[in-house]
Amino acid sequence: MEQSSIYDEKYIIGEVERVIFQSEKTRFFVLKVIIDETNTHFAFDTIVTGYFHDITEGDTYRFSGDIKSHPRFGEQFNATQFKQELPKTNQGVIQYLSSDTFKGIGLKTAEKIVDKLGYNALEIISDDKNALKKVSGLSRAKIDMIHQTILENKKTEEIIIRLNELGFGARMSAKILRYYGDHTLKILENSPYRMVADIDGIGFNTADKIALAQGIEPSDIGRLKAGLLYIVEDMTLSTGHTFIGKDMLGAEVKKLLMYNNQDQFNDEEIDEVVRELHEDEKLVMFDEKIYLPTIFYAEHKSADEIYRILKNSDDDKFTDEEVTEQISAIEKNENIKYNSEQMKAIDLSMNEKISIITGGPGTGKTTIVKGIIGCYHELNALEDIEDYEEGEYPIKLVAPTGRAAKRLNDSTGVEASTIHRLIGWGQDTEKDDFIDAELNAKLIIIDEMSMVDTWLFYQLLRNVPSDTKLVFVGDRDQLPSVGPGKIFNDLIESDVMKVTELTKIYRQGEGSSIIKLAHEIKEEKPIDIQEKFKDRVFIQANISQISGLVDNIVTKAVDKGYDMRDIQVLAPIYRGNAGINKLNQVLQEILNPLDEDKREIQFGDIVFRTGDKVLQLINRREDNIFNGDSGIIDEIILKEDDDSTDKDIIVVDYDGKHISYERRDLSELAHAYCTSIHKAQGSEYPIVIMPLVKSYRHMLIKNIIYTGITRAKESLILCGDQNAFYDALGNEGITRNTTMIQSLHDKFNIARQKKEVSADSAAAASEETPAEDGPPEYLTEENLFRIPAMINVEKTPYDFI
Ligand SMILES: Nc1ncnc2c1ncn2[C@@H]1O[C@H](COP(=O)(O)OP(=O)(O)OP(=O)(O)O)[C@@H](O)[C@H]1O
Repeated sequence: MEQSSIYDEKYIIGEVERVIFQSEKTRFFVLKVIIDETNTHFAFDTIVTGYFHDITEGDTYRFSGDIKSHPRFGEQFNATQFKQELPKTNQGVIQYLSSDTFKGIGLKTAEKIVDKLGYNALEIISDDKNALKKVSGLSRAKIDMIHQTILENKKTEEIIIRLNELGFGARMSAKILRYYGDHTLKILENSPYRMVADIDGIGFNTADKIALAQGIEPSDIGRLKAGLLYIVEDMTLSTGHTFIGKDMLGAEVKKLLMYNNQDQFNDEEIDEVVRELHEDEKLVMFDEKIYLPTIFYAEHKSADEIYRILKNSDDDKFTDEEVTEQISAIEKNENIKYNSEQMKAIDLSMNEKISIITGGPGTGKTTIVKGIIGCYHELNALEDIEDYEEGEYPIKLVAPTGRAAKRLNDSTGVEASTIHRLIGWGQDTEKDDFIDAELNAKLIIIDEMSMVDTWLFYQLLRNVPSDTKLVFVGDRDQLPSVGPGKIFNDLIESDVMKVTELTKIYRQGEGSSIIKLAHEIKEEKPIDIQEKFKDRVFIQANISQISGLVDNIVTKAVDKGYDMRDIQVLAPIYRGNAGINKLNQVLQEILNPLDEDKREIQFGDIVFRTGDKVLQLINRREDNIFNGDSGIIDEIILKEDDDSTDKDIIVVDYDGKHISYERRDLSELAHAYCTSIHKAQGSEYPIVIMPLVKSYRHMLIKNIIYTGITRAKESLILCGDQNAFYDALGNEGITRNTTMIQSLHDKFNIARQKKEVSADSAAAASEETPAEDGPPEYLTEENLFRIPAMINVEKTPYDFI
């Protein structure tokens, strides 16, 4: 870590006359400072900018840093460090004591204090508060307050200096100090690993460096605890498993915490600490599996919720004749003849509390969703959709991404939203809130189910009213969700709810060889990828030729009138000559070349330009913009040539919704000319260009290729090494380890037993819940040290982190 000293730089000592700007969130300040002393050429006053945990107008500070030249405001002082400077003259001390720092002390009292104690008053009081007794008219409370304030300020300074010594920059120091306040030094010394959980931007490795630098032993148990938590979280997020086997965790933590090539912990110590973390509800250990509590909770509670919904009697049942009659009416209306699988899917959606429809591209999922809406609408004699107030229509359509929701909306004509939006995971929701929505829904159709992760699934289910029907729709062969779990496949395989698999392909009949290819991949049929079709082609190229080739293809497409919205390049990795970063640079020059009307802003290696197609990389719930959403840069406002702002701002247009980004938010954005296949899930494009080269190696996985090619609506251009393509088809990738199916089976076995026990009292059975019968077998003391109170107690999933 970079070490920096507070004394070896340019400095300015002066009184902050005015706080011109301050960001509550980042602690970035712009200050007008009247200079007392400096080793710069500034003479009377200047603007000082920087990240400070707190600044009080009227107080004097020592700022160190450097001079920078601002295009519009000229020279300013950019402070990287600061400390409060205690005044050294009578006048200075009077001013300080009567400033906002000392609440309730006016000019008169301040003068009296300095009269009695002199310009050294602050040091005198700091050493001995009784010195203030010499000043007439000061109450006990005021004496205590003045003394306390002086001590606190001194302490803050010490903390800042220590944080700087440990290599934290001004911005991070301000963040840490703001979070821990007076306890900062104690925490740094005794439990630096806490910072990993508490402070955004501090990872295990930083905390570990600090801990070791502070003299914490490499074999300290606190280090083991932090290492274990880090590995479980990191592996859950990076692999998508919902748990980690105990042995694997042990091996990984030993590797992580090795010091001087030596293991620091043995198996017994690791077991003991895992047990402790379990007791403390930081991790859950069950059956030799270790979980993040939120995931364990979400998996198990989801099974409870499914049970709740399924066991609730369905008042909304229709006879076979009613459903068949309705389906026939729709067939007539839509001029379509559903096949038997499709009929079954619609029928189950009408009469099952929860049903599942899975099918590859072109098998009629969207067609069926329309059929389900029509059928349910008519069978329930709903009013015309226009006659409902906003949000009152009892059929709700949702998808995990904004893009997928929009497609669903466009193809059905019924308003569709993201799941987040439906359950109110937006605006002010913090990531650890437990969402409670009152859903006014009788039928919820969830599309693109393969993208729903374990957390989102539980948050959705817990808000589904017991008398609501659910239809999960998706393609089980697509990539699993970005977040942990493989919910859609687990639901299908659990056998707990009815599933329809659509196998008949319709779009193929319309001449699409792309869909044919997708199904050949899925069914593991022999494929000649070199075979040419009017809508797809494979161009042989080596890795160094890829960017030139993509350049050629896209240039030609642009000449033919396609634009950046129509063409999507998909690649599995970021780095390298055929990686996403390189391809984005090439594509930006073709699809959005610089001209005099466009502005640019540089952020790291990336140049964002007006008109660029960009991708949002993290969820921005407050704006209803989510990871994977793409938009176009509508405007770039640079502070140096626009008087209306003191920040550089990028405005991105997401299908009509305009979102502003300041420079500090730009790490949330990337170019979207070329994206990863994961990010493209849930979207479709007229033209997809997909390079496939051996250097993608570990990402050459069957479901990645399958998901990538099924994004193409009109043309698919594969380029690269055909062996890379075939290798990928032979690689199923890592199957995610989850316990969702087991949770469902446990729950439903109990349900079955219960039915047997109370066979003669069906009504009574339906009132009971399995929990009242005692915990399932795996939740008994024998199998578990102690199940955290999470199983039957309403807590937020994040309470356990
Ligand atoms: N029973 C049917 N008879 C005739 N055409 C059908 C039938 N079912 C679906 N189709 C047609 O097949 C095409 C693909 O259907 P649809 O878009 O519903 O499939 P999908 O599974 O949603 O595809 P994707 O996942 O690619 O969006 C559409 O043109 C649709 O009209």
